[in-house]
Amino acid sequence: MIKDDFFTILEEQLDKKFPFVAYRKPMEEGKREETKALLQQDAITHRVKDFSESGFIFAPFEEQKKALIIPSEASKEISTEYIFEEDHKNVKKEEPPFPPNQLRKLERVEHESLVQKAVDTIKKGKLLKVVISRTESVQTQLKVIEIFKNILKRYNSAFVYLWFHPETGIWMGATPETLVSVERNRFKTMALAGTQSFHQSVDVEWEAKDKEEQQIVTDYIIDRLQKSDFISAEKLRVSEAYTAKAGNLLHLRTDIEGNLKAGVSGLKELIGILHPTPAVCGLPKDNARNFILENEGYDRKFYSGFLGELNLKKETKRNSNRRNQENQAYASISRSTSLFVNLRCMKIKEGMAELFIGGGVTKDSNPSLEWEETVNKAHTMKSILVK
Ligand SMILES: C=C(O[C@H]1C=CC=C(C(=O)O)[C@@H]1O)C(=O)O
Repeated sequence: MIKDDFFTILEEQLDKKFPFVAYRKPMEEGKREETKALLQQDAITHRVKDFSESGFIFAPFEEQKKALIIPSEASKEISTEYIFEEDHKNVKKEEPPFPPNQLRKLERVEHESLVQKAVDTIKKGKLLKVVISRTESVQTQLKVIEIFKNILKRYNSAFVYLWFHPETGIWMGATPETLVSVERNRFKTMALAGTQSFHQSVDVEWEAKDKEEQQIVTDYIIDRLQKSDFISAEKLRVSEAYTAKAGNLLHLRTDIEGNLKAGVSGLKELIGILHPTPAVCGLPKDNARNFILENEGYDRKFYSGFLGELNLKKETKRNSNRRNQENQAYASISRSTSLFVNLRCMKIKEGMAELFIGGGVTKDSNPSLEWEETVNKAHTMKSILVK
């Protein structure tokens, strides 16, 4: 489909107030990915019951029963190729005309004191790590579709999306974190931690505390997976930790892959183990989640929830030289799932964008550096809100 038509259809869908999602998967190693959209043909609300459904899901941080789905069978699919701008020199380097961050004095004091409370709790031995987040509201002159085009142009290695549902309003984001992807009986996930700014190169040094934190996250995920009884006895395949780019930021990442036992769906169980990840919640998971719910002082809603394709039909054609109609018989249909953690996201309403930003706190965290990190992340996100 021609890209102008694609975006016009999204605008029409938004006017009709029918649920839809437009998204592009991360473009790994020069691989091109199409931008797809799933357009629900009415305004009915569908919820996920047991993860056996097929469609695109949008789940909050808390209360899985509130997870929404745009079911494949109630929607139309369209796609286009929207080019990522390799060299977007036009991106404004200076802070856009939003209130300068120095004015956010009260937010700063509040955020730093919460980080300090988290550090104190960690030192008492109740937690190893907890992710503390906040919101920031900024104005934007751009229309929703223009903001989405900016995201598509500037983030090639992220999962980028625009979601609308009458129950949630408009959400948009560019996330670097996979929750889990499953194809046939094979699943992939990742351990993500540590943040630094990107300056020309991904060849950077990491501080010992970042490496240590990321290793703890990797070990935790491996341990939880190995203890589960729906994973095949073969060993998990675990990569070295490496630096991954996400917009103007860098993170430390380890890829983890394994197989599900034959005949087991395993998806619900995998999600139960992995969500919320240590990158958005902390360790041990339940203590960290309780600390967040008791202290953060706002509702995260869909920030640090998860979203993506659930059990979508995928047709794989077998390699065959036969050129007759029988070839069709060699096409096999499988189901594939690609879920991402809803990070670096915003909720948009009437010219205002509410940004959601957080960072991992450990025993060595410095409250003022943690504040700076959220300012840095917010700054990267704001760059898509201006022309
Ligand atoms: C929680 C966020 O980032 C997570 C993902 C990668 C690195 C993180 C960090 O360095 O703290 C965070 O855990 C966020 O951006 O809102």
